[in-house]
Amino acid sequence: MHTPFSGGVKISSILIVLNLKTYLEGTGENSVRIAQACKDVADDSGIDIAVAPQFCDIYRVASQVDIPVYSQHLDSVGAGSFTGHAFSRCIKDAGAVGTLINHSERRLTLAEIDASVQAAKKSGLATIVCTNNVPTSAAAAALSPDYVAVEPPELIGSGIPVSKADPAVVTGSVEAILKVNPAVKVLCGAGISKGEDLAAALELGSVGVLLASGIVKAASPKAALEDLVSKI
Ligand SMILES: O=C[C@H](O)COP(=O)(O)O
Repeated sequence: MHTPFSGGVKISSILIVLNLKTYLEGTGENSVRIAQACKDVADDSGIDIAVAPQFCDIYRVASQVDIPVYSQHLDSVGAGSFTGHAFSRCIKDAGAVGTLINHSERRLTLAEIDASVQAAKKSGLATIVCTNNVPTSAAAAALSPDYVAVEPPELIGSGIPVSKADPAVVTGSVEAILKVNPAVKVLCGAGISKGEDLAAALELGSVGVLLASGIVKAASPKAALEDLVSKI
């Protein structure tokens, strides 16, 4: 199941990235608990599952659970006179192996996305650039991240899977990215929660999914994760 490393970071044939957003209030132990559920399901299924907690929980999760941890955002600043930024070297030192960039809930300019991809690469972090449609997917691919994750914003948190509601944005992104930079892998997200959603996402040409609410807000995140991988 596992394929070789890219820039020091393992790139799997199928990847599930669980974004915890700010759903878990109060205690980092909740992030650890969900990360452990991801780890258990990854071990049982053989599918790589990564988790993207809040910045302040990266160290706690990475040091307590043997799972790939992604940052939810990263700024392109280097060491210096910058305040309130997510510095790539500190994110890496905290234990992250990669980062989301330009999530729909944390948009950047194209120039900032480019600079963030470069900063992440320089620090040895895998990069997932989020996009909202086919043209932005093509633009993101030109910046050579490891992954582009296409997510129609209107479906995020809706419970309506992109693989059913807007399959063309996934197939269109796959096709456009292949033309621009075939080395870039495609994830899709928004409304994904069930095994049939992941299976459909793979059939559309993506190599995995970026998801959040369907797992994090489930009564049993572990049971929801087990269902997610059940059709593979
Ligand atoms: O980062 C995750 C995406 O925004 C999808 O969120 P969702 O699974 O809650 O729709």
